[in-house]
Amino acid sequence: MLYHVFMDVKIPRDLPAEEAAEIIAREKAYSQDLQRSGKWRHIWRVAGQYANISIFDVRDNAELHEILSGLPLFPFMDIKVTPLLRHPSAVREDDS
Ligand SMILES: O=C(O)CC1=CCC(=O)O1
Repeated sequence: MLYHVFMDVKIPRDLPAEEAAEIIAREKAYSQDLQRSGKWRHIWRVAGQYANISIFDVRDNAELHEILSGLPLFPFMDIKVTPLLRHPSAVREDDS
């Protein structure tokens, strides 16, 4: 199943810079592993915001929840999930 996921990052201002940098480095490694596996298909920065829009291709809601709740930045993000399905007018075969 495909999911559109909006992640809005809100790191507290009083989090020590070294701790924040360590969490961000772990987040990058975690996300790049999932991108290489094909489960995290796309990640885009939202211009002008500390936020991203991502597309996940996972088995079901439970797998998506497991992935998102394992994000090192999970405690510091607001996340909105939109499940996607193939549009009946889509012409591209890879739009599913
Ligand atoms: O910077 C972000 O948008 C948060 C994030 C998610 C995966 C990643 O590497 O950074």
